Amino acid sequence: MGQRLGVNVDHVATLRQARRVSYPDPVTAAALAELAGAGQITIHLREDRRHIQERDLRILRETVQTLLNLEMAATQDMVKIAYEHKPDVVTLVPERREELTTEGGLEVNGQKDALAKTIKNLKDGEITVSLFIDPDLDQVRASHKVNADRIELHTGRYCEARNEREREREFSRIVDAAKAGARLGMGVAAGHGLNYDNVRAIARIQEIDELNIGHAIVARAVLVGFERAVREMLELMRNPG
Ligand SMILES: CC(=O)[C@@H](O)[C@H](O)COP(=O)(O)O
Ligand SMILES: NCC(=O)COP(=O)(O)O
Repeated sequence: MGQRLGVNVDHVATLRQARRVSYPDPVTAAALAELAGAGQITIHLREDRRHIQERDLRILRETVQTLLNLEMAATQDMVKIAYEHKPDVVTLVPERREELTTEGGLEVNGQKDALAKTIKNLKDGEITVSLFIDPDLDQVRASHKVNADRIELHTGRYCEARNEREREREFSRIVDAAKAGARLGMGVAAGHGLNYDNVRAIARIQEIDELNIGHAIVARAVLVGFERAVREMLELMRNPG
């Protein structure tokens, strides 16, 4: 089986929240994404609820047919919510209220004891735990030390590279981190900022078994429809050249 596509439906909810109405519904988008071949639905329940609401999580838990991946901060409040709704996967991500979007990866190295407790708590609840980290070997090793099941490599710097040299450097970091994570027996995902132009190189990395992509798919879906936007992304992942 090839790489799983996790479709992040946060920004369908961004459009809904712009007018505080009931549409477009990320639950509908998730169903369309799965019909188009997505292997996972990803949502980020932020502390400031700028887009995804707990209502979305509750209903998606009932309707998602593939895997439900809840991105969340590593706080006790969020652990309680995860226990209540039992997503298949929790991805722990850093959060700063004033950030436009996720900026860096989780600082695992600097908070190993606290993270190890949170991860154990979630795993005791039969929830798979992934850590959203920068493609940094120290962070990969620290993720293994705190018993994470998976890591998700932050591809933001690769996606935002200002020139080819910078892009190649960031790409090499991702390759090295993916290999290190796989060698340590962790599942390796990647995400943030991936789009129809930059995804193929990442999709060619054998050690990466999952890509989580949201903003670019939702942006294209506004123009061509959700199912087509997902199918076009899957086509690029399955034929990365
Ligand atoms: C962790 C990550 O890179 C994204 O999945 C995250 O959801 C970005 O935050 P927004 O969706 O709020 O942009
Ligand atoms: N973890 C990355 C994700 O879920 C989607 O990020 P983006 O494609 O919206 O930047």
